Amino acid sequence: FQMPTNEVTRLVKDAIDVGYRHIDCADVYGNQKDVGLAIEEKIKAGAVERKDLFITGKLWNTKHDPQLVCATCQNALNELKITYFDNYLIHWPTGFVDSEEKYPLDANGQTLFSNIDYVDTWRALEALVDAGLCRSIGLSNFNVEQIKRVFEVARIKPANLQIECHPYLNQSELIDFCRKCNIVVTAYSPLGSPHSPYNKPGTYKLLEHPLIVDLALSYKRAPALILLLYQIQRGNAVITMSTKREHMADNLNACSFELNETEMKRIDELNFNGRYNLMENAKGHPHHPFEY
Ligand SMILES: NC(=O)C1=CN([C@@H]2O[C@H](COP(=O)(O)OP(=O)(O)OC[C@H]3O[C@@H](n4cnc5c(N)ncnc54)[C@H](OP(=O)(O)O)[C@@H]3O)[C@@H](O)[C@H]2O)C=CC1
Ligand SMILES: O=C1CO[C@H](CO)[C@@H](O)[C@@H]1O
Repeated sequence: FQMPTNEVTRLVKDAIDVGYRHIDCADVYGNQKDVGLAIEEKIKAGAVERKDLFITGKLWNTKHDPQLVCATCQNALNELKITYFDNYLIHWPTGFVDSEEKYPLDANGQTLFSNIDYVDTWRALEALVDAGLCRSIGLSNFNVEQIKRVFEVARIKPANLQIECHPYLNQSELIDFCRKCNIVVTAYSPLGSPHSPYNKPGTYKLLEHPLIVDLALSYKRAPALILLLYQIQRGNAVITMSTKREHMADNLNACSFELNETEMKRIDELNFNGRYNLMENAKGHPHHPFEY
């Protein structure tokens, strides 16, 4: 997400070279063909085998119609030059009308919502597992009630929930719920999306918060590593991204030290329900997952 368009292939190759194996993709990022070139090159060069990679894909809001799901997933696989996803998610619970535009609009500039129920979309994802196109399936940006609805109908239970998660939005309740349901949580924007326009003046960027900086100094590590380790010690998978090879390499050192219980608690207490990813284009959608 948000990698400079003409650098995606090089950056994904760098990531594989420095040791990353989970590649988080989505139709809406618009760069799967370039990610696919990197995967193909690295496999051909013998740097990595397909089975060692964990590739996540996400179905975008305009393709929730069960009739469209299989072709959409197959198209993403073709772009990525792979034959299966390790993990495939419904990106948001909010369906839009089918369109080649990511955000189809009416004449007044309002997003055109569809009335497709994500529960029906879920059944189409189950068929992808049956067909061997996905090894596991899951959800992204769903709230507790929405996950419960999926669980009620699911023949194949969601294996994963990908959500925004960092100390300003620690997601404790949602994570506790997922633990009980055996759902692995993946934390996105773990560094607080430092380039997001939602970093408000008057609020510290997470990487610059005095507590995070103090901990970083005391452990002689970069602030980013404190934020990544915070997720790992909570038992979450964590995905970040970088356009800099040195950041990529350094971030992999997040497991080289340990935060104690008091430090974890102090980080947890930074929570104020501070979201960076509001999905404002779906404001007013009956399935919008959160209030703001
Ligand atoms: N399911 C969903 O709806 C969503 C999923 N995601 C996924 O999560 C990923 C990460 O989320 P994102 O919002 O980018 O947020 P992050 O919080 O991971 O922030 C990424 C930014 O952090 C900077 N950074 C990385 N490492 C370091 C470091 N060691 N020191 C200082 N700065 C660093 C990078 O800048 P630099 O290039 O300078 O290193 C980059 O701009 C996305 O790429 C996407 O795959 C994201 C949003 C929504
Ligand atoms: O993953 C994400 C980043 O890109 C999208 C915006 O274009 C977001 O909606 C989404 O949550």
